[in-house]
Amino acid sequence: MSTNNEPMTISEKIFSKAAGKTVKAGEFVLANIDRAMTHDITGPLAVDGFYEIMRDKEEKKVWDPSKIVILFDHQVPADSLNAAQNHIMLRKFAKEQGIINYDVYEGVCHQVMPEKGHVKPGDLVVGSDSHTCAYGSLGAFSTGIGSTDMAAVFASGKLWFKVPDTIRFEVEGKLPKHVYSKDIILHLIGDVGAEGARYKAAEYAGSAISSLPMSERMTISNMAIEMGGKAGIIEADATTEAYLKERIPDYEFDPYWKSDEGAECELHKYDISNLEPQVACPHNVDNVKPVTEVEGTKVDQIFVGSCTNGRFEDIEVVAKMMGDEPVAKGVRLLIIPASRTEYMKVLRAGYIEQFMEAGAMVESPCCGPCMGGSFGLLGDGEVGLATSNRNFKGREGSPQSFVYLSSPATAAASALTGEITDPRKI
Ligand SMILES: CC(C)[C@@](O)(CC(=O)O)C(=O)O
Ligand code: SF4
Repeated sequence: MSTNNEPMTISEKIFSKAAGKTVKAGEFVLANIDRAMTHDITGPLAVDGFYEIMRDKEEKKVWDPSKIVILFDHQVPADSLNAAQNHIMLRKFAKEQGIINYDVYEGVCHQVMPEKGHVKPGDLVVGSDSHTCAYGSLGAFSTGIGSTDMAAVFASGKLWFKVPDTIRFEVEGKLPKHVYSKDIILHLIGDVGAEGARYKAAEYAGSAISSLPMSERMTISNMAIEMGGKAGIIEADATTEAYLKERIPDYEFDPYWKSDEGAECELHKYDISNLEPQVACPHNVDNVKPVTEVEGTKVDQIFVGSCTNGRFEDIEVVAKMMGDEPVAKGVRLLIIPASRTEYMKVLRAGYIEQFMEAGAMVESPCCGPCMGGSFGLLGDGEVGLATSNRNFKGREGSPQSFVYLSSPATAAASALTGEITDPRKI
């Protein structure tokens, strides 16, 4: 509750802490940042901007190196001379400043940040990547910012915000077999549209959300930006506490970090008890259809991975659905665990051997084909099915290619048949 006893949203509470005074949605604040993240694509510009800001200063030091994390994940191992140069520059900056730096082998930023314990409920986190909203799965207000804003954060540890309104999705019901959290978030995005939550803090709540394991929650928060959301918050509970106790020594759960009863929000209610597997169709993430409307579409390449669905649990769904069946003739199946930690779990479970026997390709942790800037690209006229979060024209390669988005289960079923397939039929 605020000082005048008005109910507050979790976003208003987090920004009140960060601003050092009670603030409400709609107010502009200069907020103290708890954690800042940058990576190999957007980091170099942020570093250049930082030195520009500091050009007249004797001491060119970041505000607090212990609160900044630099990762290499979009173009790893360096896939061009430019990427190699960027990595050299960022390694040098991190070393000089004493900043935490996960190098080319650790994995995708939005998997590594939570798994290494760099985020907790009530934090205000910024990352120079639009999917930084993913850490809302841990009850933080976490959002993507530009490289120049990141330069300002490096220099001052502060950033201005307009405290966002809240759009709350209350999702009830039990997920049917072969239907996952990716199907929930695709359904919500299809319902409200890619602009539906524009500049709002999305909250995801209800029995269908609270019953999800952390890996499935991360998928939902990761895609808040795909409905225009400034954040994608799932309030911390026992699941969050268990996840964080393994990663943050002396972590203590604080029930304060949730929206008060009656806090102002735009409310949307759903029951997903009869939800079908969903597919986002070219060329927009909100062009969502039930899989039954697109099944039979021939696919050339299937990508299982990314910060959206590249965790061990996602890859295990694929392994269990495929069993010892081969990848369909003429189809490329590319599997990329989202981090070294997740890769090791997949390896120890024996799934790498299973996938190699099936004729799939397994790569070291990275973004891979997700943003079409590295490897595994689609050529003219090719159709890709991916477990990632974006399918804009040309996203995974040729502007003449087509990208569909789905859950790992739909991806696995389609890898077996060579066409988009309803996982409930396997
Ligand atoms: C940096 C970019 C490639 C990104 O990772 C995130 C972004 O748009 O900021 C993406 O998935 O599009
Ligand atoms: S995996 Fe894809 S969505 Fe996630 S950070 Fe990398 S490029 Fe962006």
